[in-house]
Amino acid sequence: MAATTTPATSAAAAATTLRSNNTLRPTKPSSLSLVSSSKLSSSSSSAFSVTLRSSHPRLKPRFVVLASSSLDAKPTVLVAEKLGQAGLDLLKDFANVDCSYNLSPEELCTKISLCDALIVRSGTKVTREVFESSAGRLKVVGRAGVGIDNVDLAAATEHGCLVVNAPTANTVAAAEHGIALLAAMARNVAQADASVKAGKWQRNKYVGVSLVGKTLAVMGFGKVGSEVARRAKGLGMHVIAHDPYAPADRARAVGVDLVSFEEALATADFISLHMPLTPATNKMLNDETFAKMKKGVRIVNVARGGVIDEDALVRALDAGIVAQAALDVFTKEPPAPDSKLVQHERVTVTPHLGASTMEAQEGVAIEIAEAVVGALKGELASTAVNAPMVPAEVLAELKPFVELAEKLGRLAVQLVTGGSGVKDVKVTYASARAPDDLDTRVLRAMITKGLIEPISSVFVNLVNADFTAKQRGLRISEERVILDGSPESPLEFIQVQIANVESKFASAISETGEIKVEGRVKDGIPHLTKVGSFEVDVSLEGSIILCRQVDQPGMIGTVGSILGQENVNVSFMSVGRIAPRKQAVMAIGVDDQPRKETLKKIGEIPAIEEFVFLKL
Ligand SMILES: NC(=O)C1=CN([C@@H]2O[C@H](COP(=O)(O)OP(=O)(O)OC[C@H]3O[C@@H](n4cnc5c(N)ncnc54)[C@H](O)[C@@H]3O)[C@@H](O)[C@H]2O)C=CC1
Ligand SMILES: O=C(O)C(=O)COP(=O)(O)O
Repeated sequence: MAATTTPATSAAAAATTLRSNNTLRPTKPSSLSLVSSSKLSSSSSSAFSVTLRSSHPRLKPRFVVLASSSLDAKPTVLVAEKLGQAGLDLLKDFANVDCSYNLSPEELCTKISLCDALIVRSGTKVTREVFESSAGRLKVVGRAGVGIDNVDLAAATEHGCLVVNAPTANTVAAAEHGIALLAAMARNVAQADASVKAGKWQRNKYVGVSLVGKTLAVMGFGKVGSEVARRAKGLGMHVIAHDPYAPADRARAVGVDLVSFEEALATADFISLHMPLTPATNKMLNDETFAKMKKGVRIVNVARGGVIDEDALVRALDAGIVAQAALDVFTKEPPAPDSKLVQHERVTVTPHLGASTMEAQEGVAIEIAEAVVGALKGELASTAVNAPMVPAEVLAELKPFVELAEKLGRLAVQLVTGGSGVKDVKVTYASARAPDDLDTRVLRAMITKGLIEPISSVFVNLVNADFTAKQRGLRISEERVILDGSPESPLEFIQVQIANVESKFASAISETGEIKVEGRVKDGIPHLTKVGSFEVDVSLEGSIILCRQVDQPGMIGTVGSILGQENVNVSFMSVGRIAPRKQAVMAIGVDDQPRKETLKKIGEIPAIEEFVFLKL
């Protein structure tokens, strides 16, 4: 008989620590914590593959589950740049709020290890060092605005730290500032103002150009760009837009033609920039592209300084290609006081004021405070930047399957013999729904969490699941099985298979040689329904004892009475067998962890061939 309990160094024991008095102390939160505060291990990386990843076409992704971890004390939120009072009030209702502005990078790194969340605007660089210095405590970075180019997203993701922004509250402010700069530039308002204040009266020098009838090219037809376009049309301009990702119908609805980059450059009298700063847009306007513009073009930038090669702009201004520029943003902020660009007579500048209206700042503060508090509470965040966004209604439907997914991962990995090295995992989702009608990202993240957490000190959440799997060389492939029948439920069953490993419970190995566990949701509760080739049915609550025995009368009673004598409450019991009087696998759900002696007694029952205790 091969009696198998889980030794102290094994998977099950990794999730709990046996104290001398035999009570169990959880070493990790047992909840579905999708945002965590762990420091990642630095194991070597290897390939990660997802052979099938379905998206959800019905609904635009908007929400993401974050965390349900319970925080022992009030969390601390560091507000590193000025934030509207309404936002601060919201934060203070939930957290200790530390408003420390103008921190040096070193001061930020020192403070961050004491903070659960950080709120910044565009003036703070949230670098990899910041995440490293947080030593795993930082759970959320809130960007009180749109552009997240000042946050190292890769580092945030690697550290399981969620990044949220406030993408809507300053849209109108930025668009209005773009229009303000456009008009001010065309009529030399800033230069004329300075001249009058200097005691001059230069009416001939400051003759401007009209906007009406001129062609404005809006580069980046997103939220701000489309608001600028709408307003410019109201001024009688002919508006075209370039945006490789914007839907043509959105442009048509505003009465704007989407054109190629080349056409925009060649035909525009005015160019207004509204794309994010990305590797693709970095220095998008440069010597080469200035050369393709209409002579005398006028440029407005309220997006990001980095989208223009600033030295090239000075050259284009001096060469007369660009007649004027109006800039709210700069590659380096603040720019050097003697910057040729800033000092240029035909350049109008503002100190990154696009979002700076009373209304926008109040709105942004509320938007970001709600997102950060929500994330810390483990609620849905509508503005996650580095985690999959899944619609709330989809998540609600998937909730029991999310739990099932994590538990199947936990069970499967605990069945592996220590030292086998888990590398190849195949997940099968069986559903009567159309192949694209299932968003598996959350499920995959939770299976990954289940697979990794019991055997390591790493906390896995929705933010860092794929990264952590890749880092650990865990290849998770996904497969869809399309079933006939009613597609009412999103899923019929989930199957997790681990290949190329040995099992401490030989019956868990399927005919094809993998450890296999399969589960379903019944009445909203996850159930284990298959182990290896054996059909079982046990609800996935508490813990599970799996026994393989010779199918004979009295087995349920014998095991049940041993557990009863030891005061271990049995929640569920089921037996799956190959054939009558042959081998059977009994799955027993228990509320409490039996003592070692109790497990030993079960193992000593003559008909029992092997057994394993698994902690959920
Ligand atoms: N000056 C300020 O204070 C403010 C600046 N901003 C900046 O304005 C920019 C736009 O913000 P939103 O409209 O809210 O963002 P958004 O995400 O709604 O729009 C950006 C648009 O740029 C497009 N785009 C991406 N790559 C492109 C490319 N290579 N060429 C052309 N278009 C491209 C995208 O498809 C998208 O439609 C951001 O950089 C943001 O940081 C936003 C608010 C205030
Ligand atoms: O929202 C944005 O992208 C902005 O550029 C606004 O920046 P700010 O919050 O004013 O520093």
